[in-house]
Amino acid sequence: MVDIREVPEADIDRALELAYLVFNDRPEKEGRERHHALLARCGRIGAYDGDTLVGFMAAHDFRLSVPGADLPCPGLTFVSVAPTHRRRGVLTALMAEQLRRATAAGSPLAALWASEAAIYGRFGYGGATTGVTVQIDSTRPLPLRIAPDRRPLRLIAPDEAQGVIGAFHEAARAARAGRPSRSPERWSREWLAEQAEDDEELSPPRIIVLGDPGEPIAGYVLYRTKPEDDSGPVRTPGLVRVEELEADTPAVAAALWECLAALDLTGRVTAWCRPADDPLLHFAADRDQVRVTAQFPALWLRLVDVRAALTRRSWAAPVELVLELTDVRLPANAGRFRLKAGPGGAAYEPARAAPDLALDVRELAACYLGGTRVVELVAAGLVAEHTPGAAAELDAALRTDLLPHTSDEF
Ligand SMILES: CC(=O)SCCNC(=O)CCNC(=O)[C@H](O)C(C)(C)COP(=O)(O)OP(=O)(O)OC[C@H]1O[C@@H](n2cnc3c(N)ncnc32)[C@H](O)[C@@H]1OP(=O)(O)O
Repeated sequence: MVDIREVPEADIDRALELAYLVFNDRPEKEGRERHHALLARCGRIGAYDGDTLVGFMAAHDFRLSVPGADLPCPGLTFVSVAPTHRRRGVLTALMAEQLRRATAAGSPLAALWASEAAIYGRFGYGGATTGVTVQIDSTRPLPLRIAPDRRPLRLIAPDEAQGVIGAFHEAARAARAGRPSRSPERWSREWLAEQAEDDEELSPPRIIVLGDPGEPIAGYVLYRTKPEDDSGPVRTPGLVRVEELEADTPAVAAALWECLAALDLTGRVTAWCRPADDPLLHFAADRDQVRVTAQFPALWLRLVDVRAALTRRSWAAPVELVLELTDVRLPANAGRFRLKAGPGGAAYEPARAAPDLALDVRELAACYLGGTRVVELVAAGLVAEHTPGAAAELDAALRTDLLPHTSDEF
């Protein structure tokens, strides 16, 4: 029988050993120190078999941008169960404790990035944002259907970058739902770290901003490069890996993409997680040159307190519906509720009337940020529509101008 309890700071190294074991990882000293410092700042839950740590989960103290608000949202990470204790309910017990803590702390949401998409639905998590991988063949110029912004481009040193792009990133976070807050530590230890965590061949981060001197910037790109490899039988051209690109206008985005595609001694640009509505996919003149090579659920979201989550976001259109909600992990969310929402605010109260829609909390989580349409889940047989048109009505109210998106993997 395992005991679920707080992992004291003195056990962080044991938690890391367990994580490296299950993730088949062996970081260098610097990486270990970075992980140690990260876990010291996180909430930590352990599963102990006697004195042995056999399960672990950490939670960042994040806020998440949702339509019209920024809500507390623990970000789960380092979820690890020892190979000797698999499939005996250890993760299930850690998740129950995490949900208990999030409820006690008044966090309406919780979020994570999944190592495998099959794991977290059973705990009420739904894929709430979509990422697409974009590959540009940059062995030739990038033709565009719009005129790029011709204001100057400027390189920024990584140690100055947070001061220059931090506020821009924060504004972009508010404009698109689904983005976790980024602490100064995460900026410096992850996004602006000299060494990319997943690939030691990549260059330090390069940051290019666009804007007139003395004026606020109008956009930025953060990227890393890898030199061409001609050691094998097939020459691999130099790579530009885009970590983040944010722009005020399509013309600014066009200038930044054009600049990336024109970097000397490189022949491919890869952006591993862009929004599905990235303007590049429309203004690129040759979509054979700019390809979407993958699409995946990125941020998984849990509505911990459904009422708080629904009443604290903004709504695009009026809606009044009775929802029949199931939630086996958090029964306080289950039951029949009337949602009455609109641009003026929202109410969500217990109801007796027949339901218009019946769904599980994981489906509501998938739709909450406006990234998945309820009508699609009706078509997939996952949501029951008892009143014709109810799903479309809820979609119109949940809708956001920009699709929710984040590439902030944690
Ligand atoms: C947010 C993050 O950190 S993502 C990282 C997740 N961690 C990893 O991938 C590291 C390697 N894997 C592990 O450490 C473990 O196998 C874990 C954490 C994925 C699962 O831990 P376990 O203690 O074995 O899970 P537990 O026994 O509670 O299983 C709960 C249910 O999930 C299912 N499940 C567990 N892992 C998986 C999986 N990888 N794929 C599909 N289903 C799974 C179980 O079959 C079980 O199903 P049931 O409720 O129908 O019986």
